[in-house]
Formats: sequence, C-alpha cells, structure tokens
Amino acid sequence: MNQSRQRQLQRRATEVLTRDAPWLDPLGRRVCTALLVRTAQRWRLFLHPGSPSDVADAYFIGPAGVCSLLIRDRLPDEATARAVARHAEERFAGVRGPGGQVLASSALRHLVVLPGGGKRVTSPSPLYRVVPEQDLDALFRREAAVLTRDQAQSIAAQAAHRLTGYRRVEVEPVERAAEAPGLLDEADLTADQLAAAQQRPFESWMAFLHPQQQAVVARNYGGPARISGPAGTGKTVVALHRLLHLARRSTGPLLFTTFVRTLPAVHQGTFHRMAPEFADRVRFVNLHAWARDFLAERGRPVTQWRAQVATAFNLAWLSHRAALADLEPAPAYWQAEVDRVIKGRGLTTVDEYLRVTRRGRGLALNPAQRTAVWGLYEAYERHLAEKDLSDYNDLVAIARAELAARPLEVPYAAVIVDEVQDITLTGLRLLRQLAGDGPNRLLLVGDGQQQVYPGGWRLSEAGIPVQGRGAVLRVNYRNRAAVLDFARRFDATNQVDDLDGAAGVALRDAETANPGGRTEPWTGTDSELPDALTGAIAALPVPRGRTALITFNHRDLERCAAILREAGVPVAHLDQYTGEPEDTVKIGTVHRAKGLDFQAVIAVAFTRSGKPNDPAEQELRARRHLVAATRARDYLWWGVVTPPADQAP
Ligand SMILES: Nc1ncnc2c1ncn2[C@@H]1O[C@H](COP(=O)(O)OP(=O)(O)OP(=O)(O)O)[C@@H](O)[C@H]1O
Repeated sequence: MNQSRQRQLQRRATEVLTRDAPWLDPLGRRVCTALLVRTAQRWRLFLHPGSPSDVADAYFIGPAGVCSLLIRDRLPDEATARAVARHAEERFAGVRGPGGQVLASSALRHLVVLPGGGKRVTSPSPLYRVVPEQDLDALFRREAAVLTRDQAQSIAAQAAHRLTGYRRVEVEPVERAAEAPGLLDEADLTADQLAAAQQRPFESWMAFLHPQQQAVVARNYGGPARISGPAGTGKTVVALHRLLHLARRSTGPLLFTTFVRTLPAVHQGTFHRMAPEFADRVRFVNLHAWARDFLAERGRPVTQWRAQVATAFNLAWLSHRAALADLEPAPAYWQAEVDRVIKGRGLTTVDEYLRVTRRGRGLALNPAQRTAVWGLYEAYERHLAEKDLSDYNDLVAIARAELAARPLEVPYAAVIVDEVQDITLTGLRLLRQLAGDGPNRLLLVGDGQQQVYPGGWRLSEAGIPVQGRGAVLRVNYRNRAAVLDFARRFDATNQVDDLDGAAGVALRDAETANPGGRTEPWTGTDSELPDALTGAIAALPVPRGRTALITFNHRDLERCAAILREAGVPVAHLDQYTGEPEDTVKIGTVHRAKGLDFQAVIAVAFTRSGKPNDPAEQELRARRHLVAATRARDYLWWGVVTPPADQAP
C-alpha cells in the first residue's frame, strides 16, 4: 500500500476507533488500527465491546479466512482458548457458500495477538496461533489466501447476523495508488491469482464443503473409522480437513500415509498452505518409507535392492514353473499371488494357505495347485535369504515385529490412511498397531472400486472394526458430467469389502456436481499412434501444464513418452510431481496417477494379441481404466491401440 494512502487510512481508522470502540486499551487500539485499515479493501472487522471475556475480542474476515482474535498482553489459559474456539465454531457453523455448501470448520483460524517487541512465543496450545502484533502482515500475504474475495464477502454478510454483541467497524476507502507487491488487497484476488491457484491439485484449500463432508470431518468416532465413496467425491479433501481438525484437538505427532510413494508430497503441500503452524507435527510419508525410516532409527536398517528381489523371484519361477504349467497365467500372476496373498496376508504355513479365501484372484486353485504355489513361495524365500534381501512385505513384517517388541516412545495422536484399498492386509495390521485403539486415532480413506493392485481383504481380517463408524460420500466434484459418464462404463468390481458388509456406493451411482466436459475416444494401430497423440496434445482445450498422459504399464509409458519427446513436447514424470504448476505434460502409469487431479487426461491403453486374460485380470484392468479416466476434470482423450490386423487375437 503506498505510504500517503496508508497514512490517510490510519488517520481515518484512529478516528473510527476513538468514536466506535472507546473501550480499547493501547494494544487493542494499535492492532485494531492495523486491521481496520484493511476494511477499506473489503476485509471485515467485528469488535466485541467491553472487558476481555471468553469470546473472541474481534473477528476479522477476508481472503485469509475467518480469524477469531484474542488481543491480549499475555497468553490465555487453556479453558479460555477452548471457550473462544467453541464460540467461533458455533457462530460460523452452517454458514452457507455456493451450491448449498457449508463453511469448513478448518477455515476458522484462532489467533492470539501479543504486544510486539518481546521475544517470539510459540503457542503452547494447538488451538491457536500466537501472532506478535508486528507480524500481522502475514495474514495479508498471497500464500495465506483460502477464500476468494466474493466468498469472504458472503461469509462476512452472514456473520453480521450471527455475531450478536459485536460491532462492525470500517473505514472509507481512499483513492488507490500503486501497491507494494506481495500483500493481498482488494484487487489482488484477480483472475490471475485464481488461475494460479487452479493449477494446484486442489483449486485451493476447500473453504466450503458439502454439509455431509463437514459432518464427517467433525464427527467424534469412538474407534477406527472409514471414509469411502467413489472417485472424485472429496475423500482426500475430507481427510486433510480431518487432519487439521485432529491437529487442533491433540498435542502429539500425526501421520498421513498412503501406499503410493508420490502422493504424500502433493498432499503435504496442500496441508502446509492451509495450516503452516502444524507443519512440524504432521508427517506425510508412504507406508514403506515410514517403515524403512523407523527401522533405520531403531538401528535395524533394511536395504532393498529391487532388481535383486526380482531376480530371486525369477530363479524361483524357473525351478517351479513346471508344477504350474497346466494353469494359464503368466509369471506376473504368480508373483502377485506370493506378494499380495501369501506374504501380503502374512500367511506362514501351507495349511493357512490351503484354507485362505483368495479374494479377487479369479482363478480357483485346488489343494495340489496351492501346494505347488507354496513351493514357489518357499523357493523365493530361500533365494531372498541367500542374498540377505528383503522385499516390501518383509519390510512391513520386520517393522511390525520391532513395533510389537518396542512400541513408539511418542505414539501418534492419529493416523490417517488415504487410498487404503491398495494396502496389503499386513500393511493394515501395521497401521492398526501404529494408531492403537483409542477413539479418533485411525481413519481409513479409500474406494475399493479404485484398487489398482490385485487381491482384497476385509477390514475385520486386520482386526480393525469399523461397524457404525463408516461414512460414504456420493457427490462427485472432480469430473464434469461427460467425463464421469465415460468412466462409469468401466465395470470395475470392488474386491475390497471396505465397509465390512455395509453398503457402499459405486461410481455408477455417484451424483455429479459439474455439468459439461468433453471426451474424445480414439482407436488405431501403433503406427498411427504418433500422429494421433501429437494431434491430441496440439488440440488440447486446456493448458498443456494441466494435462497428464496416463498409461497402464511402463513399457507403454516409454513408447508414449518417446513420441512426445520426438515431437518436442516437454514432459515431466509423475514420480517427481509435487503439485506445483509447470508447463510440462505430466506422464506416468495409472499407479502413479491415482489419487491426483488434472484438468485434462490423455489415456492410452494398448490391447495386445495373445491369450484372453482371466476374469480377475480383466476386473483389475477395468478398475485401472476407471482410475485413469476419473483423473480428468474437464477433458479426457481415450486412446486404444490395437494390434495390426494380421496379429489380432
Ligand atoms: N465440497 C466440494 N466442493 C467443490 N469441490 C470439491 C469438494 N470436495 C472435493 N472437491 C474437489 O473434487 C476433487 C476430488 O476431490 P478428492 O481428490 O478429495 O476426491 P477423492 O474422493 O479422494 O478422489 P479419488 O478417490 O478419485 O482420488 C478435487 O479437485 C477437490 O478439490
């Protein structure tokens, strides 16, 4: 703000406060003057008259959200802080936004403003942030914005009716001159800034939620809980809001984890933008990395050599394939059997394997065949042991044993697991061990229909009872209607009974929130693909940087990436994606793209000649296709590459 304008506004603010808020002490007067100046730029300030009590001294509403302020010369006690937070939540509960949405409780910020000049104080309570008066400017920084100007105005208008006992104060704007860069004011939330925000995986922190989403965020669960719902219904959004809700109500560390290596960094970015004060308390990390770090800290580092682990399986396969020769599936099927069924379920004897229900595996195996598979597994284990190797399942098993022998010194206040459908049964057991049994400590979030790895389980098999504590979301906010319609065609069966018998919702039954959208199917041969793909990129209806190219295995990804590079299209691998905007097409397999959002998606599926797949493989493929298609918000280009006519099956 330029200096003469600033001085004029300050003069006006002093006059207004002398007239309308005579009760303010010197600190209150200084702080309120600084805030009042901003009301000329359509921030809103409400002051509570009289001596300090257990409600906020002021509410300040603008792009940085709804801030309740205690302006004091010392920190409040815990009871006062809690009463202030409760009062704020009650006053703003049910404030409406666009389309019947409600203000998320996480858009409320509780601040204690202390006099400047002293040394910096960290908040002793998770309920509020301490802001020295000289740091109030931080509220006006661009990065602090969680509301658009219109949203803030609408909330302030509703607050005026709800904040009985408060007085609204404001100053008249003075003529605008050139601004110092970096701070937010009236004209700052322009299309430019919103466009920048939209490049992030979430358009911004969702300040408004569906009433059902907000209820799930704030609910008190008596034990482990489960959020389910089809693609794009806001499960991750709810999980992140829940994380903030829990962070404000606890003091210990929190864990947000997934099976996928690349997702935590993206969600960490979103969470840190909204709640920087909790950056140090929440760990975002995938489950295997957590286990590896945990074991390293305990002086038991586990080194994994992926290529050598693959060799161990290949050697086992060579010596045992004859026993499975009558059965059709390729080695990858048997590798998944060992990985997801035998080791992933923690089976230790052949008898257990003979009895187990092999969920989602398609092919029925008789006892002799199961015994043969067990032989394959034992050979694999021998090859691993010979080279002192551990695979991912071993990592989980070693971490579980270590945790059982010596629990965490500082347990997690809560553990939130996203994309839970792809975690193995032993992974779930590890998470249960980590979270313990207390209420609100374990939240599992996911959708069985989007499982991209084979296998399946019931939560009860992991000893995680969620009956009565399951919530199902059903409004799809991500995909425009045309994209959603396209994705619904995939017959993706749910192999994960994630609600333990309670009825879930399939994508087919999801409600759509966004009309419009466009899809473009293409079918052709491999030799026609380069022209089709480069043509699709050239004709994208959205900026290239907001587009992802998704394939269903690495080989196909390499093929498509080579075509794009040849055509001079800059690409960036999803392995390195953190959600920050850049002008490259993001490329990756569906395993890396799951859980993410892109404005446009180009998906390329190769159909290959050979034996028809078994039903389990077909189901898995349908689920992967559904996941890829539902990554697109506005535009989906769906390419199917068929074999040349002389090689057709
Ligand atoms: N209440 C809401 N209002 C507007 N947009 C929303 C709302 N809830 C979620 N969204 C948007 O919908 C998209 C999908 O949200 P999110 O990724 O949380 O869904 P999800 O259920 O986890 O999806 P998936 O299972 O497909 O990964 C995001 O772009 C998010 O910003």
